[in-house]
Amino acid sequence: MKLGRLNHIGVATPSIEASIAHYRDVMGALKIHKPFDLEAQGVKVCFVDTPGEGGTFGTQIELIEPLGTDSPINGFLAKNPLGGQHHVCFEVADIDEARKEFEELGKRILGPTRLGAHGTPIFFLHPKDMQGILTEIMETPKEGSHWSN
Ligand SMILES: CC[C@H](C(=O)O)C(=O)SCCNC(=O)CCNC(=O)[C@H](O)C(C)(C)COP(=O)(O)OP(=O)(O)OC[C@H]1O[C@@H](n2cnc3c(N)ncnc32)[C@H](O)[C@@H]1OP(=O)(O)O
Ligand SMILES: [Co+2]
Repeated sequence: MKLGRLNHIGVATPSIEASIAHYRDVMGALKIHKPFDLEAQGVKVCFVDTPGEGGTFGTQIELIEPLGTDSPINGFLAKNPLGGQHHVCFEVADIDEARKEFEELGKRILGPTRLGAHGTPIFFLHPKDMQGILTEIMETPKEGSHWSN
């Protein structure tokens, strides 16, 4: 396994609108993308860009609000009504290879590999097997991947 870029930090929120106001007015975020629904994943999503060195592209805050009664983040928000840090997402070169490696390590993988909010394949690893952190693994976008839409 080769740990790749920290693609985003997932932050659960009861209200993406209120969180957008926070990142815009309190945190001075320069680029907040348009929210969009990701029905297949049971969340509404909004990306907030954070700058890297010298103003380059850093990483993103991924705001997620429950979509529907069976959203996977309903349980988290029931325990954390204000919302909070929900998961981290690291990039890997090849999602299928990564999945196999984590399986061989005996880490519980939550559900199938599927297309995430960036339109690239992702899967999740159970927090109890990952030092208490719900960990999302995402394939670095590449041309012509067999996963492309
Ligand atoms: C994919 C689209 C987008 C993207 O980036 O592309 C996203 O990231 S969408 C993000 C939302 N989707 C998911 O989170 C899918 C994976 N998550 C799950 O399958 C569940 O949330 C799960 C299994 C992690 C937790 O399920 P639930 O909330 O029902 O709680 P449990 O009682 O089953 O939890 C068991 C145990 O884990 C602790 N827990 C739960 N959530 C987290 C968390 N986010 N971080 C750390 N620990 C977590 C929970 O407290 C329980 O521990 P216990 O000691 O037993 O209380
Ligand atoms: Co995510």
